[in-house]
Amino acid sequence: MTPSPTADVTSLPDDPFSVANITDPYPMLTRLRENGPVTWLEKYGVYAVAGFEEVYEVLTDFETYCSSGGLGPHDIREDEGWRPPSILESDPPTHTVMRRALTGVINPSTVRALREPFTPPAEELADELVTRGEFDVVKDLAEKYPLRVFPDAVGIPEDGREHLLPYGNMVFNAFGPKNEILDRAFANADEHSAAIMQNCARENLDSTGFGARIWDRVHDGMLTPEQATLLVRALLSAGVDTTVFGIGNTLKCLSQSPQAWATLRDNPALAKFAVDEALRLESPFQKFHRTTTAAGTLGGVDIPANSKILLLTGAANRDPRQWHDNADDYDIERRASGHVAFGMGLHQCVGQPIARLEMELVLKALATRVERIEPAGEPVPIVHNSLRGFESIPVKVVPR
Ligand SMILES: O=C(O)c1ccc(-c2ccccn2)cc1
Repeated sequence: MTPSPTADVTSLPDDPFSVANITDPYPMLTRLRENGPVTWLEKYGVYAVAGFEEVYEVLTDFETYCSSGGLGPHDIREDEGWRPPSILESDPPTHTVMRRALTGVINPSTVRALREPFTPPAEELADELVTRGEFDVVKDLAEKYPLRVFPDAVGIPEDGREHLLPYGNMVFNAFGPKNEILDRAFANADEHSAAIMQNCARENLDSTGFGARIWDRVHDGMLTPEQATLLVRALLSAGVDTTVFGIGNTLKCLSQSPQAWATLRDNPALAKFAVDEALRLESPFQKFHRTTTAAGTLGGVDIPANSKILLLTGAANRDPRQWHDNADDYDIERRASGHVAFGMGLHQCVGQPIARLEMELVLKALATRVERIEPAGEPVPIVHNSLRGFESIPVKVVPR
């Protein structure tokens, strides 16, 4: 049970998991950042951290702020979680061998080989959408492209792929409190979980994919079959929703900034910078928790052991003390690398090179075909406990 706050921490009534604050998070995040390094949230019994410096400190000090308590507000060690803990909910030494196995399979050199198979689907989708002239970035592109390329890269069967997005929705909503949002995500939990776990079995994985490469580590004794199963599950949990939101959020920012699109169109090599600035400004992975392993202080505030820390990465990535010149503006010229949209430290996103490749290819396929892109209606935010993204982003494009 999370201990009550020490005297010197201030409280705010803000609820980061309310529909209003999920729909429009940034005013609340600014209040939390300006309130001080740590804010006690009475409703959830957690210490909210919104400044870049403090979020960075928590992410890089995995001994004081551990992951084995789970990424939600409730300590998963107190009772059976909804599924066996994964690499994400582990600390060294358990974490070490799984991370080593995963980075042996997914790394910049193995991902370079994906550029060739990942390119045609991006170009085909771009051709189709530019011809249409008006489309929904989310439904017609962001949700389609990752599902065209990523499941094949993992090597799962064709059938059952309709469970990937709903399963990812469960995984990421489970990083928030038990609320209506989470209950909706878990409506058909057993069906989605069974389908996903079926695809983690060695016999169902294509011999050329990342899944089979993970199982190779069982044959050489590095991993147990249970660890291999959960690592394939990790790829299927993490590899779709986040890139769907990454693609959607990037195009949302670009569609709202004609100058940025013109700059990218005239120099598609800037795709990486356009992506990093969008991930900074509209971080798909907005918030999650760590658990303190000992009493300590953060930003001068005393925090008891076994406390849940709510990391607001979406707020940290807009901290004016870290991002000068209008941190809330989309500026493709800003060198935004160093943001915490992919996490930082021990658990920094293993899938980062894959996600970056997907977003780069989609942007380049559009930048070489589209003269102008503009909104064709208001983007509709998704109501989600931990991810920032949109149900729909209607746009109009003019071909080059
Ligand atoms: O091991 C798992 O199941 C798992 C691993 C990683 C994630 C994740 C979280 C945030 C951003 C990207 N990936 C989710 C689940």
